[in-house]
Amino acid sequence: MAPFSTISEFKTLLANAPEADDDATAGARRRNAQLTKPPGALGRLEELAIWYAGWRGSDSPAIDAPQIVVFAGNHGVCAQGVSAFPPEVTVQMVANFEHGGAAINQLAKTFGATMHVHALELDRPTADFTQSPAMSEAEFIAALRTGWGAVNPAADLLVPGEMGIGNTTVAAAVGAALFGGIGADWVGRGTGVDDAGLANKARVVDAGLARHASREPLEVLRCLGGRELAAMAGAIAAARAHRIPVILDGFICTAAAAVLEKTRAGALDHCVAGHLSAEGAHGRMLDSLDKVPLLSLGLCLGEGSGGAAAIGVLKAAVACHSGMATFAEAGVSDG
Ligand SMILES: O=C(O)c1ccc[n+]([C@@H]2O[C@H](COP(=O)([O-])O)[C@@H](O)[C@H]2O)c1
Ligand SMILES: Cc1cc2nc[nH]c2cc1C
Repeated sequence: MAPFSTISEFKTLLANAPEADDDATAGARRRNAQLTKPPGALGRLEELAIWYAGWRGSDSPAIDAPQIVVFAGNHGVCAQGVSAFPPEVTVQMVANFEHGGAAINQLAKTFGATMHVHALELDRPTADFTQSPAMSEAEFIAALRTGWGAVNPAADLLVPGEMGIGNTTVAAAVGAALFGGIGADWVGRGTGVDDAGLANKARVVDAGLARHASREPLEVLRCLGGRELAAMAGAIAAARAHRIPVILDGFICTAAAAVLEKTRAGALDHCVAGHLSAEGAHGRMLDSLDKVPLLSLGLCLGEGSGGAAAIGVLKAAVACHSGMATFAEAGVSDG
């Protein structure tokens, strides 16, 4: 399914990834200037619609087939006591997703998106990154390939989500390795650890940073990341290959995405940040990626929930852009 079976082939795909269609972008910009509103009156919705139009290659696109994919993984680093919840919650929540009982199921329904969950070897957690690399190269490639293969080429919007007890520690380690700083700069409360838990998370991240010297981004993801992060990275790369725009979710999703941007500048040009997570370091990570979140609702759930909530904003932008009358069509005098 996935057109790569080595890291170097994956890097080649990133290097050769398609760009937005300049003609469609220019056409959408011209159309936007003719719509029945004062110039700029739809604010950021206007830029969003033009961005979306460029990636879809149409000056008046529609969003008819949004896809949400939730990847679930378990983490050896949970042995270090980094979460307020036990690791078995990951598989329990996968069952909840499959039965339609989670927040993301309701958001998918609300915004007319399909939702699938991919559980990634939950009974075989990654290795504890304070002791050894989280994944072997084969495990890492398998997770990247699962993510790539999960994307429906016929989708017109992708929201990657995740579920994985312990993965805020993992994302903090990836963030620190990619962007610099120490554990304390990148850890947050996750599912609700107390002050001692927060200090422990910082210590665990520092131990991971000390053990794994490589700062090569894909090596950072293999050694300090997790299967669901690798799968999200694979899915975001696949979306780019299919010219499917992506709405990023919170801290963990953004950490996975950041690996791609650090591997190849511009790799996230087809992505918009759905929201600002309550996880403290998310804002800094988004700033480093030059991404301004669409929403800021204090969410720290994961599952793709913040990205899914932002589907409504993007749908609104595209509906206005493609559905509004022009001044000429409506017989309204322009300024
Ligand atoms: O997306 C976020 O920004 C986010 C922030 C805090 C927690 N989470 C979710 O909570 C879980 C990880 O929290 P923790 O405390 O176990 O590291 C994982 O399943 C994530 O989906 C997600
Ligand atoms: C209950 C629960 C639901 C979640 N969804 C995403 N991460 C989660 C973590 C917990 C603990």
